[in-house]
Amino acid sequence: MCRSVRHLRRALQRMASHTDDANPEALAAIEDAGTCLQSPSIKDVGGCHQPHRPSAFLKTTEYHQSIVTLRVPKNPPFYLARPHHNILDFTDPFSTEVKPRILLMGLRRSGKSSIQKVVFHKMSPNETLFLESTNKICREDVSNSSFVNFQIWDFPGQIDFFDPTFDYEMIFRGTGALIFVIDSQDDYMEALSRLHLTVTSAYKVNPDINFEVFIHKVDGLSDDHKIETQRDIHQRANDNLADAGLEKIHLSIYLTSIYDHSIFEAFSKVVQKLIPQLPTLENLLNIFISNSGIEKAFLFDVVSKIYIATDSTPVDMQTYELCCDMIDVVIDISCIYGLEGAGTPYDKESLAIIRLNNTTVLYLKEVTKFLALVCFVREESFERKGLVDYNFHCFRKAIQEVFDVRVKVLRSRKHLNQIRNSRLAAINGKPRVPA
Ligand SMILES: Nc1nc2c(ncn2[C@@H]2O[C@H](COP(=O)(O)OP(=O)(O)OP(=O)(O)O)[C@@H](O)[C@H]2O)c(=O)[nH]1
Repeated sequence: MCRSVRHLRRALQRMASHTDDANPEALAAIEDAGTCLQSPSIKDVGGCHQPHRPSAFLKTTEYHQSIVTLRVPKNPPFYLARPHHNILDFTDPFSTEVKPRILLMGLRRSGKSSIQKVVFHKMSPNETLFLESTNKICREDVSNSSFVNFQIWDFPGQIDFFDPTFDYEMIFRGTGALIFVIDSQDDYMEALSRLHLTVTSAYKVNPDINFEVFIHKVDGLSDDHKIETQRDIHQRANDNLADAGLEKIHLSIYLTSIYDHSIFEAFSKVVQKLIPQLPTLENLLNIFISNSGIEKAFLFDVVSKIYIATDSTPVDMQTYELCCDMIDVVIDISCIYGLEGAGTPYDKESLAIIRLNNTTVLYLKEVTKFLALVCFVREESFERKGLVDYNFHCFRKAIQEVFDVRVKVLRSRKHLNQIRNSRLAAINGKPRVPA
């Protein structure tokens, strides 16, 4: 067994420990998928099996002096299309499952609703100027796929933790991440004391919450000012925690703005921490890139442009932005040139190759109805496209296996709950007849 497969096995076991289930069948299947990945040294590249070999390229467009090759899909309506058979459908079959909660908190007009609207509703940043102030808690389900599956709660600016009608214990108990938004263009002293009160109250109820601080609206700051503000806020927030004897609380700090990709990148990191399968997905991506001569690979949620996993090489903002732009180009071109009334902009046929003029190739391929793999490949490595395609096929299969483990765990939990409930009903409802 090669080292990477052993890593994957270990990663899967880690994931299984999160889900209380080490499924030997799925483990074996993942191992198969891992060993299937071919190394670039294999000579038989031309004859390599290509499961989705493009047969008809319908559209060619110029982009950054490069060639975009798109397959325009032929299936009905857009993102909200119902699952097709033979497309991997990762929508959650168990609606009763408790979804992790992400809370958006912060002072009034700090930008909470704008963040939610821009990231999850595709609102253009300028339109947020007309958003009205939120005066009650707004809850929203984000269930794009099994991996991106949570609830967002947008809070009004000023919550009174001491108001008896505000049951903050109940709210914090089911929370996975608390995002506290600070307006960097405003005086942030009040925001800092509010942050402290919020974090300490939440920590007392649920010490497992991830505390995420968005230093927001940084588009209005110079680069030096951004760094200085970040350092100052981090220092003061940590000092306040240390004074309260709570230095063990970790605050993750991000510089964000809705006017660039920083808000998507920050949200990606927040969401990734809530995906128990993350180590497995990362290992799969590592195996995939190292066997295919790929420089960098991202697994994207196409609807929100959140990346749910990437390989272990560092992420730089420009690379991430290019990937987001590529997704937009693919969807836009499909919308404009797809056959009228007969095509979704994104489906299992979706595939795009963009050759940049710096000998880099961008490669996008559908993984599931909502997920896409976007890779950076050197031109010389991309000459072995058959190999990349074949390894992609193995990667896709392995993702399906990871998903299957999750489905099995949920199914068995649901079954156990049913048994437990019917036993309780039998005990409470029907009087026991003495033997
Ligand atoms: N410059 C800049 N302005 C932003 C940014 N994000 C939000 N805004 C603006 O900030 C203002 C307040 O945004 P909201 O989203 O309504 O703020 P909120 O925190 O939800 O406010 P409440 O509902 O009152 O708590 C709006 O005019 C937005 O256009 C950003 O990244 N940069």
